[in-house]
Amino acid sequence: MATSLTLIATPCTAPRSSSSFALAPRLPPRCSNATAARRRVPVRGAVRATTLQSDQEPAGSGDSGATTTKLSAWTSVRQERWEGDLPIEGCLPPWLNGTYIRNGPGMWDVGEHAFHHLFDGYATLVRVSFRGGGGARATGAHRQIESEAYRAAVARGRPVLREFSHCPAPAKSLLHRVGDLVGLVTGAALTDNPNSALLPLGDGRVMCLTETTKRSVLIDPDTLETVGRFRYTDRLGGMVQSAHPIVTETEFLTLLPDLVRPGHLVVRMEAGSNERKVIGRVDCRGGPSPGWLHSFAATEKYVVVPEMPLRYSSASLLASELAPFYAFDWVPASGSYMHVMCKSTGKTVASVEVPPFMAIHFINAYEEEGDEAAVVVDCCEHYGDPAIIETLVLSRLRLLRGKDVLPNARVGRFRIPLDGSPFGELETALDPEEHGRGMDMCSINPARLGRKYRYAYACGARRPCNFPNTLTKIDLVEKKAKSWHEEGSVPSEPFFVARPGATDEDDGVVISIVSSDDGEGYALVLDATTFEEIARVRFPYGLPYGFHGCWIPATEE
Ligand SMILES: CC1=C(/C=C/C(C)=C/C=C/C(C)=C/C=C/C=C(C)/C=C/C=O)C(C)(C)CCC1
Ligand SMILES: [Fe+2]
Repeated sequence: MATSLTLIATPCTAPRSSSSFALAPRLPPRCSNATAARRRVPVRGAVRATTLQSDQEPAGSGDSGATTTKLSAWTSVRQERWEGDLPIEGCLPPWLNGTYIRNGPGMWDVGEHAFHHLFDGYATLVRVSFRGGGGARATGAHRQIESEAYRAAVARGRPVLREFSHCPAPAKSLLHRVGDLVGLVTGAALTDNPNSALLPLGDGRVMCLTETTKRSVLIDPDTLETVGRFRYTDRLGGMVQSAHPIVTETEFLTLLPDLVRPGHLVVRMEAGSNERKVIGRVDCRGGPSPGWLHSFAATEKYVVVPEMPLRYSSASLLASELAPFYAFDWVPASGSYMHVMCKSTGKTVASVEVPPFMAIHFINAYEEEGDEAAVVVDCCEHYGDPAIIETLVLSRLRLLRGKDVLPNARVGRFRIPLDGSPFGELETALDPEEHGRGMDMCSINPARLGRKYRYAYACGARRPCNFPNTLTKIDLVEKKAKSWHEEGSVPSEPFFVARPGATDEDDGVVISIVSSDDGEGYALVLDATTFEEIARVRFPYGLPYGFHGCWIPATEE
């Protein structure tokens, strides 16, 4: 295990967090970068959006049972943009030089309209740039992504396009109704709000996307400005895509669900190119449409295509009406399957039935060789129950704090045999009590992508809670977890950043943006080995919850 002594530094100011594996206190090192005193940073270049709730006390009740909370996680960001210096508490590792950016749904209110579901919010980027070592410094920023959906909503004072849980009212005139129909059939009526992933492509461009194929955007990682549209030069159609393409320095792999002839196209785009090429196609085994595919997994040789019983509702998409699960139907009788496609030949080498599952985020996959060759696939698995979707309704997040209503989740481990057997296995990778019977929003060391690995980082639960409220480091070999928790705080996805030159899998830091109970917000830096806090950098005010992050290393000066 890694023992990077330069990295393991206890905070220069007393940590208010706790760790289930707390080590004996160590003396804080002399740290020239600690800026213990919090200072307000002036708002620069702020453009106030029409109806934000910045000064309102948001609805909700704290863990303590109080009727109000200042928690910013579930309220709209207070202005369109901000940037400035961030005070550092603790010690940044000297090697931490680069930019962490996080994407997520930060604006749920426009005009008189308040969105219903977490996934609806207009995309907000948050940036923290670190310069570690002696002259350590941190700067930060947040900014709205200028998608068509966002610009139209701000201009009209209401959402105009279909979002996850919102369908615009049908047009009144016959002529406009025909227009609506065309929009539905072509997909033009769907949102392009890119609040899901944030992908540094191998060629330096940074892409943000959602699950509609309508439009993905490119952003400037320094200013967070929306600099343009990512235009594919191929003619692959389709309305939806995975929100989590798998991106390496050389390629971009993704899946395009086919809602007409249920199946998936597995496609690849080389770094520097805008043209996706089809590797192969997988037909669905259940019906009537493909299972929802937010993310997927890949090994070095194979792409794994999941097919779960929460399926796209073509009727909902075409009629602009909500299905039982918004854009999806829960069809347990249709079965659950996993398909494995060879990346080099495009041939499906395994297609197995598996126990019922419900997974939004896949963690990693790898190949097991030998007599019992198989593909092992890990995911955040919700015990085959789609209830997590309803858990993420904003009113539940705001009003049920401290109530134990977060559905159970586990690390689900699939074993897909490559010998032609018709069935695959699904097991629980470690005792879910280790992470509080809740887990999602995961990351790994990217150097282990598609390979055998040991550690996963995720949000876990300290119950009672209505949403994951811990950061957890899961050791899949020892089957143990360490956790970080702060009473009343909501941390976002723990993102692993490796120390340059590291060889141990957990030699690095984990970054998360935390909204605390008192309305404040900060980027938290944990030592990935010990899972102890080493620094936090404070934003001038708390930020809304966000989903996924990325890391862009600083270029040599
Ligand atoms: C799928 C279609 C649409 C949009 C889908 C969107 C925007 C999906 C977004 C999914 C996200 C952000 C998932 C995040 C999951 C977080 C979890 C599980 C956290 C768990 C914590 O415990 C429409 C555009 C609505 C229509 C076409 C189809
Ligand atoms: Fe996601």
